[in-house]
Amino acid sequence: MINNDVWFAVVNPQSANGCTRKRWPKFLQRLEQEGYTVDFAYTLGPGDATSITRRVLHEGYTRIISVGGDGTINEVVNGFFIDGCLINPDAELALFSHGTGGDFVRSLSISRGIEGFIEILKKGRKRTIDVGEVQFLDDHGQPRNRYFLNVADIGLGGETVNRVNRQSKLLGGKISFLIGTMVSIFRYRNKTMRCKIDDKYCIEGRLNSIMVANGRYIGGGMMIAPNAEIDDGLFDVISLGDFSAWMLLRNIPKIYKGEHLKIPGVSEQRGGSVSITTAEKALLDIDGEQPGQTPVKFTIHPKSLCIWDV
Ligand SMILES: Nc1ncnc2c1ncn2[C@@H]1O[C@H](COP(=O)(O)OP(=O)(O)OP(=O)(O)O)[C@@H](O)[C@H]1O
Repeated sequence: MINNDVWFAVVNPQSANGCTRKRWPKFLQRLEQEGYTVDFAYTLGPGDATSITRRVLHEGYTRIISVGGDGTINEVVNGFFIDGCLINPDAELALFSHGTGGDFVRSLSISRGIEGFIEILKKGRKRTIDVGEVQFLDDHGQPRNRYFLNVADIGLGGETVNRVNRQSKLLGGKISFLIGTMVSIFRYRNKTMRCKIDDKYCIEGRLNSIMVANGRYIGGGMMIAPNAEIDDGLFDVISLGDFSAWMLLRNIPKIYKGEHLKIPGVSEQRGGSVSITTAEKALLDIDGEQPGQTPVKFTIHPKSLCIWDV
């Protein structure tokens, strides 16, 4: 029987360009100095954070820490579910943000660094938040599903993430994403999309992308969905119209500040279920990972995951 006070940390040693591997032993020492008992495992590769989380939840751990960036948070959250259900509805997640981008925690105002994380544990404030689910086709055309906390998108974002994840992030999340975005903007061709929100056709035509947001930020700090709330039971659906590369580039500063919603061609809508189909293949991006393509269907699971917040 595992004591409820024991935490289990799922540590991605490769996150933050490999810095997490060097720093984790010191972080663990600090947590132990503060009186916390923390068991942990390093992930061995993509997908491992999901398997580890599932295994330890089945073993009886109820308090999980994700140590890494947005990709690690996403994999850990997926480990909370099996066959469409939470493994343990009483399980809780604490986020030790140690990646390059760290977009999801921006929506929570969680500060970076071990001292900020210890403060969260000491305060002990918990919050139950919405979880998004997306059904999509993988690269072999097989139907898959995945859960997410932050933002998923179809279009330019998928192509950009595909490119950024193949290059080094040594310059930091924001700059790497900016460079990847620039190259993608010039190579990407807008796609004909149809988007249904809560079973009504809402957006149709040639579009750059559609973002389905629970959190507010993508790409190392772009405030793409400035009005999104992580516990309102709804996605914020932001679409970017048939923009040219130059028009997008001109507006990137506005997107970073969340001031893009009034630009003609940008729309903001809300709903709990979102389906997107495209005339040609369009890539899906979920929390900075690129697992597949259209057609996609998003469903929100209101207030279904307990996280530790500031
Ligand atoms: N041992 C490992 N070796 C290589 N890659 C790994 C390993 N463990 C996990 N990964 C992969 O590392 C990728 C990046 O992780 P993560 O997103 O947490 O860090 P990051 O890219 O530094 O942060 P952010 O996404 O916030 O910019 C994930 O896709 C994950 O699947």
